[in-house]
Amino acid sequence: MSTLVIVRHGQSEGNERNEFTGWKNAPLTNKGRKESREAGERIAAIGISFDAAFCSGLVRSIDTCRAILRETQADRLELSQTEALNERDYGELTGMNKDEARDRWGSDLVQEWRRSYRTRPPGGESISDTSARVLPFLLCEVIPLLLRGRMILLVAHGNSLRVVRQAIDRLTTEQMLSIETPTAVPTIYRIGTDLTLIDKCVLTGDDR
Ligand SMILES: O=C(O)[C@H](O)COP(=O)(O)O
Repeated sequence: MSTLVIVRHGQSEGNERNEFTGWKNAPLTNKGRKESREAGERIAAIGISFDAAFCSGLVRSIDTCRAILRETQADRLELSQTEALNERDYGELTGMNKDEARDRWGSDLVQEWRRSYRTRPPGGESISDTSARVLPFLLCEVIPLLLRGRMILLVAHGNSLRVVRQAIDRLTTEQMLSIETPTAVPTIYRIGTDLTLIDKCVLTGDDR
């Protein structure tokens, strides 16, 4: 049996300002750093010790991953950073306040850009584009470790994790588009070496 722990990064300055963050390299806020540490504490409390750790190339993901590895006594583990796990690129919306975007283009069009599968925001990626880079990464880098019974940490972003969760939870596209992953709340998947999902639990803190 293998273990895959997926975590969305802790709160970033972009999240705090309700901005489209995408590929903007927004750092964690103090709250984001605290909830990342607490996520690591909860993972450590159930005795998980990681064999591999993956994160995106964005600092909010890297720093969340490092905080979790510190709390689980795995801070010497080499981080595998990959742009394949980066948040979807929001193009011209990057850095724009979401309410301002709704005022400018209308709520319906902004929602279409945020939560449709194939529609791209101006100059950005669709969720389908994001899937086209996340899935090959999962197949080439993560699945081989799951087949060998490893304990894996994967820290990424709200939209790139949609693709990961669709693959692991076998979600339809509609289900995948509807999930919202809170910041720094670990989901623990126990997976058989035949890749069947054995069980899943979400480590929410008492106050979340
Ligand atoms: O990149 C961002 O702004 C967020 O992480 C995801 O934003 P969304 O939930 O509006 O897609």
